[in-house]
Amino acid sequence: MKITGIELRRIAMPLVAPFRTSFGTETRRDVLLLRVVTPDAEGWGECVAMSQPLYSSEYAEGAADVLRRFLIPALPARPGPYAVNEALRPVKGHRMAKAALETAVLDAHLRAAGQSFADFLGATRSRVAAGVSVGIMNSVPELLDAVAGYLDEGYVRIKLKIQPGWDLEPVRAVRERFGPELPLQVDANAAYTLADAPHLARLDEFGLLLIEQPLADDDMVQHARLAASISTPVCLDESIESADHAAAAISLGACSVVNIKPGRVGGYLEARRIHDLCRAHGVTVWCGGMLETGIGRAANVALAALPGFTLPGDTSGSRRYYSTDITPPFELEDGHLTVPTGPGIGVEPIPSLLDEVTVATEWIPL
Ligand SMILES: CC(=O)N[C@@H](Cc1ccc2ccccc2c1)C(=O)O
Ligand SMILES: [Mg+2]
Repeated sequence: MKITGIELRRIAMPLVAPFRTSFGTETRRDVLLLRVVTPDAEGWGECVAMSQPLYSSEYAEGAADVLRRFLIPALPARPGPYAVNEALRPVKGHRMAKAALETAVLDAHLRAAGQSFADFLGATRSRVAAGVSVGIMNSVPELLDAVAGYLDEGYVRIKLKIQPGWDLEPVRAVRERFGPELPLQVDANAAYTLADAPHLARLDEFGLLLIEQPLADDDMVQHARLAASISTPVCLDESIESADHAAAAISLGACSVVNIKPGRVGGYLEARRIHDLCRAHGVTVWCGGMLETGIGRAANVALAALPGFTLPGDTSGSRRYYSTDITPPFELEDGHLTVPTGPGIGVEPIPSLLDEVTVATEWIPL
């Protein structure tokens, strides 16, 4: 499939409410979208990098630059879906940029072939359970109101962002208000150190599903030490950037759960490799989120329908983040999102809505 050219598009999406984590507060999502144009079909890919390198080292402008200078020029003229990763291998890192390019090429290929992402990846379900990530709030009452609202919407799992000074009290309050049965987990985004182990062990009384990335974003050894000293299962997010990382984490005992984010690991093919590896080792996986628009959300929902994704993911409805998504919105139905069945990712941006949020476009002919 010959690529005619690739469009880099920057869009700015206001968030319905500020989203606060241990690394900062976001009020708007600056997204880099890729559109791969071929004679047979167009494919879309969403780069999940934030506008600033706060979650990981990548950021949207940097991703656009590495795509423009190195990744797009490295593509063969007629790249098959499995050829992209190989062609980009000489470039070190930049996994979110690589993921966006691989996904857009894959989407074009699948649309031309009339095959859905879900079918291509090996999904076994037609809908996936939706969890929700709840930010750090100004007060416990405000947090409880937000959690009540999400439960009213039907979310089947609550994840609370935590950091030193906002951890035991909010978790205890949620447990006391919503009961011991509520599927509940926490995400520290690397806010703690091993010295906090005794403090983190105090979360054990709350019966959490997991504690996500409590320690440094590039660590496995200290997470293994922590995992041996607390009973709450440790889940890694930022630390796992490839199947090799997942294998190392499992062999070190650094985690018993993995949050799989296709953008973080370089694409959906690597994400499936991590799923397969974890499944072989009895390690639970779930699909994480990076506040994707409907473009990235569609592909994530297809991935989350693979058999090893046995915990609800951060595959929330569009309205969790955006009042108006650039695609037809993903809406919760009985706490689940329906897996798109159309060719490719199965959704397209609505041109008028896309234009409204577009900040810049750049056409790169091949
Ligand atoms: C849903 C969730 O908690 N996602 C990330 C953190 C995160 C938080 C805020 C973000 C803002 C802009 C772009 C990406 C972002 C990712 C996580 O699991 O660690
Ligand atoms: Mg996380």
